Amino acid sequence: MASPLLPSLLAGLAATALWTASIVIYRIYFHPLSSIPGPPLAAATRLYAFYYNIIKGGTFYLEIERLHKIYGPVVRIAPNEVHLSDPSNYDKIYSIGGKFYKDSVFYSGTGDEYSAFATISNEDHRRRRAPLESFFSRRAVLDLEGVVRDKVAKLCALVQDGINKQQGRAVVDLHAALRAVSMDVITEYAFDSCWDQLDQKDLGEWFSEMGRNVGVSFWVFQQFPFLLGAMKALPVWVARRLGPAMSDMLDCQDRGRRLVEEISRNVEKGLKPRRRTIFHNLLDPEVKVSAAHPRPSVEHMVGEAFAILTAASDTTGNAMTVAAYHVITDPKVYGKLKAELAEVDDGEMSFTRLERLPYLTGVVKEGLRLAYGVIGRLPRVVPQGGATFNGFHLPEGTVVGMSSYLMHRNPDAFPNPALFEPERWINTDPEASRAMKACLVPFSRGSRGCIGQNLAMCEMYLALGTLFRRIPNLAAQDVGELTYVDYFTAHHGEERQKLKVFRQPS
Ligand code: HEM
Repeated sequence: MASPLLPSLLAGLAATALWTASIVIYRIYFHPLSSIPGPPLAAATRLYAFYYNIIKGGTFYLEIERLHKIYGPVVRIAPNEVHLSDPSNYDKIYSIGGKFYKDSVFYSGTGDEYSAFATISNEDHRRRRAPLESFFSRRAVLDLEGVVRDKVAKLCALVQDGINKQQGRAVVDLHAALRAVSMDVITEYAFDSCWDQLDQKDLGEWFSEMGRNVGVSFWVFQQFPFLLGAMKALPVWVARRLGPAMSDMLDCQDRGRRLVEEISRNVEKGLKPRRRTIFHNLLDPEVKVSAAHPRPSVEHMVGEAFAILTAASDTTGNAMTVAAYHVITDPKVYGKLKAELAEVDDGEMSFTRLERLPYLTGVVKEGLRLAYGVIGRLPRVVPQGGATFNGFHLPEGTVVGMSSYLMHRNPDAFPNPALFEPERWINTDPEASRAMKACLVPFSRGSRGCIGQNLAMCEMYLALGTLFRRIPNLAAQDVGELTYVDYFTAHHGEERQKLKVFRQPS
C-alpha cells in the first residue's frame, strides 16, 4: 500500500521544481541583466562559478577569459554579476573616492567582519583604513627599510649556504624562501615581532598552505553562507579537529590575539613602545576615540592583523618568485640584469638606488604583471543611478568586476603578453608606455587599492637586486610552465612547481 505521505511529498517536489524553473526563466528572460551577453547557465545560477572555483579547482578566471572571447567585453557571469574586459573601464570602477563598493556576497567568503580589506561600505572603510595609512606610506617604508634589508641578507645567506652545503646541488626552494621573506618582513614591520620563517626548516610553508586552504573555503562559504555560520558556532576544540589548515589558522589568530592584548595593556599603562606597531596606530587615543571613531575591539584588531598577514605574504612572495623564475631560466635576461647590478656598489644597495635601475625596474614590473597578485575578479556594486559600460547599462545593485589576469594579458598594451620582457618597459614610446601603465594593476587602484604597495615594491627591489647581485650564477630545476589557480590570491597549481635553485658551474 502506498504511503499516505506520498502525495504530499510529490506535491512538495513539484512545487520546488516549479519554483526553481520560474526563477531560472525569470533570470534568463526577464531579469534586468537579461540583455547582457553570456551563457544562459551562468545567468541562471551562481553554481556556474562554483563549478569552476571548486570542482575545476580555482579556474573560473580562465573560464571568464574564454567567455570574453565568445561574448565580447561585457559578459554576464552570474545571475546578478557582470565581468568587463575593456581596460578603459578600470578607473571608472576602482577609483579614489569612488562610489562602487565591495560586493558583500563575494567578500563574505572571508568570514572577516573587521578588517579594512573586508569592509563593504566605502564610508566605514575610510574610517578603518585611516589609522593604517601612515604606517604603510612611502616615508614609513623608507624609515623601516632596514627591516627589509635584514631579511634579504638572511635570504642571500640561506641560498648561499644551502648551495654550499650541497656542493652546488639544488636544495633551496626559492619560492618558499621568498614567501618567508615577505612573512618575516610583515610580522616584524607591522607587529614588531618577527615570525622568523626564514629560520624554520620548512621556511614557513605551513602558512602558505593555510592560505590556500582558506582560499578554497572562501569559494565554499560564498556559495553556502550557512556553513560559515555553522563553523563559527563550533567550539574551538571541535574546529581545531577539522584539519591542520583550520588548526593553523586558529593558532595564527591566537598569536595575533596575544600580541594585541599585550600591546593594549602597555598602551593602557602609558608605556612607550620601542617601535610603534599597527596596533599602536589603531589604538592611538588622539585620533580614534570618539562616537564616530570608537576604539577598536580586540577582535577587530585580530581581524585586521590576520588580513594584513594574508594580504602581504603570498602576493609579494609570488611576485618575487615569478620574477626570479624568469631571470634564472632566461640567460639573456639574467645576463642583462647582472651587468646592470654589477655597476652598483654592494654598499649602495638601497631601495631608492635600485629603483633607478631601468632593467631591474623592468624585471620587477614583469614579475608583478605575470604573478597577477589577486588573479581573479574584484567585484564591486554599481551605485545609485546605474552605470554604462561599452554601451550596456547596468542598473544600481548589479555586481561588476574586472581582473588583473585579463588586464595584464591585454595584447594591445602588452604584445606577446605571456612573454617576460623587461625591455618592454625601457625607452618605450609615450603612447605604448601609457597603455602599459593603464593596464598594469597588480595592486588594483583607488581608495580600495593595496595599502602595502610601497612595502611590496621595497621588498621586490631589495630582494631581487641583492640576490642577483650577490649570487650571479643560479640555475633552476625544471619547474615546467608556471600555472595558477585562483584562491583569491594566485597559487601555483602543482606541487612540482617549487622553484628549486642550484649554482651553475661558472
Ligand atoms: C606584490 C604584492 C602585493 C600585491 C600584488 C597586492 C595586491 C592587492 C590587491 C589587488 C588588493 C585589493 C584587493 C581587493 O580589492 O579586494 C590589495 C589590498 C590590500 N593589500 Fe595588498 N598586495 C600586495 C602586497 C601587500 C603588502 C606587502 C601588504 C602589507 C600591508 C598588503 C596589504 C593589503 C591590505 C591591508 C589590503 C586591503 C586594503 C583596503 O581594502 O583598504 N598588500 N592588495
